[in-house]
Amino acid sequence: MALKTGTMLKNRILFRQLFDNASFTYTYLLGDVNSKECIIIDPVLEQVKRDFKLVNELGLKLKFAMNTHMHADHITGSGYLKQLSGCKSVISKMSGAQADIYLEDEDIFSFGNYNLKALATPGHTNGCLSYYFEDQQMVFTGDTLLIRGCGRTDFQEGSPEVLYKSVHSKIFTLPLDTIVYPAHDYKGVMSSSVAEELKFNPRLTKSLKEFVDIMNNLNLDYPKQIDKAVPANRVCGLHDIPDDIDIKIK
Ligand SMILES: N[C@@H](CCC(=O)N[C@@H](CSS)C(=O)NCC(=O)O)C(=O)O
Repeated sequence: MALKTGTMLKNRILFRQLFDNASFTYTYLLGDVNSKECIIIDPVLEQVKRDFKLVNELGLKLKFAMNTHMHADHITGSGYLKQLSGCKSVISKMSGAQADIYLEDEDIFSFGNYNLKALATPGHTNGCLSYYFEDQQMVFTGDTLLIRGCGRTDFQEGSPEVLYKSVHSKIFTLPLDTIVYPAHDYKGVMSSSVAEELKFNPRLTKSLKEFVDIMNNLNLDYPKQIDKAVPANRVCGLHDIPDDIDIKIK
C-alpha cells in the first residue's frame, strides 16, 4: 500500500537522489506531495524497476521521464518508464533523440504546483539541457557541470569553448546558493553549489584558453557502453528493454 506522504510533508517537495553504481549516474525523483505528480530526471534502464517501485510506494504518478541529454555511457530508462507508467519522455530538441516532448532554452515545464526551466547548456553535447528549479534553489546540470569537474568534450559534438560559455553564462549566473545536482560523480560526492563551483572547480575557474587546453588533454577512455548506449538513446532507450519484461513497444 502506498505511503500517505501528503499528510507528513505538506508544502515540501519530495526529493530523492538515486544512484546507478555501474555508470555512476545520479537519477533524480521530484514529487509534489499534494497533487502526487512527479518527474524523474536521467533514469538508467537497469534501475527502472527500482525507481518505478519507489514512485508507486510513495503514491506518486509519474508525469515526465526527462533526460538532460543523449547519454553516451548508459541507456536511458525513459522509454521503459514510459511503457510501464504511461508518462511522457522528454529531451531537448537539439539532441537528435526521439521523445514525446522536446524542450528548448527557457522552456518552462511543470509537475503539480511546481515549475522548472530548461536552460540550454551545450558543450558536452549540442543538446545538453540543465533544469533549473528556482523554487527549491536546485539546478540539475546533467554532464555539463560536474562537481569540481565538467562533461568531457571529445565526442558527440563536444566543444570546450561552447561548454565554457554555457557554464559561465547559464549556471554561474544563478544565485550562489543554488544547489548543483549533476548526472554523475565518480568520487561519491552528491551535490555542490554554484558558489562552491565558482570558487573550487579546477577547470572552470580557469581562463577559456587554459580550460580548452585542459579539456583537449584529458585523455579519458571511451565510455564502455558507448556503442550500444548512443544508438539506443536515439530512440529513447526503447530498443533495449530487458527480455524478461513482458511489455510491448508501441
Ligand atoms: N568510465 C566511464 C565513463 C566516464 C566518462 O567519460 N564520463 C563522462 C560522462 S558520461 S559520457 C565525462 O564527461 N567525464 C568527465 C570527466 O572528467 O571524467 C564509463 O566507461 O562509462
